[in-house]
Amino acid sequence: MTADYSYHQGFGNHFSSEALPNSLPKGQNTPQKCPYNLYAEQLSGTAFTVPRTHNQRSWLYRIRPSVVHTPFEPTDTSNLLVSKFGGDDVLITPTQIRWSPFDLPLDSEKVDFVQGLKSLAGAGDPACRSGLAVHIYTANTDMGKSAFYNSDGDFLIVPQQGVLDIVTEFGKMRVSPNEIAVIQRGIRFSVSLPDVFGAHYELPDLGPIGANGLANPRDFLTPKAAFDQENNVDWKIITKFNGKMFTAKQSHTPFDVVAWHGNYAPYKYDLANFCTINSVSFDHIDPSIFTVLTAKSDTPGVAVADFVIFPPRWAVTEKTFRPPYFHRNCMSEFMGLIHGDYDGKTDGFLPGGGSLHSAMTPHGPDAAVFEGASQADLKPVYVGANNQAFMFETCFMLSLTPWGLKTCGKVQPDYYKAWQKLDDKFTGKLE
Ligand SMILES: O=C(O)Cc1cc(O)ccc1O
Ligand SMILES: [Fe+2]
Repeated sequence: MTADYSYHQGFGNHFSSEALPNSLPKGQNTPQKCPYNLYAEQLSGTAFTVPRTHNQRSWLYRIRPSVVHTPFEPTDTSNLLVSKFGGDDVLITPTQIRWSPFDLPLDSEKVDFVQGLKSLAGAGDPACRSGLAVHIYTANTDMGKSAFYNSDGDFLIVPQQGVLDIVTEFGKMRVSPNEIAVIQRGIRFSVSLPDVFGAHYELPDLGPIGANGLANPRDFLTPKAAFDQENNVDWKIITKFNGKMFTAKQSHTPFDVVAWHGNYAPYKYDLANFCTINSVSFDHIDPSIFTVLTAKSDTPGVAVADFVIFPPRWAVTEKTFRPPYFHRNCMSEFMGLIHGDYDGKTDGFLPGGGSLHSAMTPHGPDAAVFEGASQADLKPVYVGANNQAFMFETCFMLSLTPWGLKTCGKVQPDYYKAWQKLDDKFTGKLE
């Protein structure tokens, strides 16, 4: 595979990508013989018959079809990766939860991206194609001759520390903190160091905002075709399938796609390109204005997962309490901090940590933020040039894994104290 990274630009486009001249068949998908004697293989991201506007599939032209491997065997892994959230093995609490930064592996133990995946929370079941899961990854070594694909759903990866070099069947991507990557269901990839079930991420509608703004389509980057040729080399193909890990073996690289075309392909996006929109008069606008990507449910306007950021921006509203308001949301909110601060909290919410405010659970600014912002001189201020918090907002009620609530050891027992100093300031009187 070539050493450099090159990308196609655009969101949801039908790209054509060739690593060798004329390797993509002309005018048809399944010629009797493909150029260079490649094999044609279709990867479907949606059912064949979904409406054209939602249909996603790509055609891959590869040195061998991906079916050339030994039978899948269950993989003996830790039980820290969870995908079914209906049973007694997960924990349920409405309490506000905040996690201190998760531990990185020790230098003495080598942990790759797949070995380092641990589930924190989720809902539903990939078998029924409905739900989502939040996983934390921590890794300090590359995946070597192993490739992973998620049979259960799409991964939206948010690196917080360290660069990810991701080789995929479609080509390679380099993803740094403050960038995100989406690797859809079924696509094989390998991460060097450096899930939603049942839906794919798309750009949100813009409504009255108009034709431009928020994440602009041309800033999404999909790798250009690149391939390796390797025979008689042992490779492992690992998949998370219906919540369990399986491994198959093959004696050649899975990254042998010489050309591809279609609209089902991984991509990355630099959050610094987000065109932020907000009130320039008064009041705190709902955080849906900061939606980068949405994975829609079947109910219009309701997301399986909205991926939302809190980017650097000017705050200019007048006569307004500017930080996030107190609220109880019918949706669940999982948040993290990539770097900097978050304007809703003075301390305790740290890069590499997280928080969960479940459906209908009250939350909002901590007492110190409330005091400060209630007294603040409302000049225009720049909200943290270095700030980048993010949130997955979901209509599902999330359960927690035992690792997420207990064994990770990062849950802050005192989080509730953030609000205890919000005392009675009532200036009226009960007559
Ligand atoms: O709870 C949070 O911090 C996220 C959030 C931010 C905001 O500006 C408004 C609502 C909301 O849930
Ligand atoms: Fe919230």
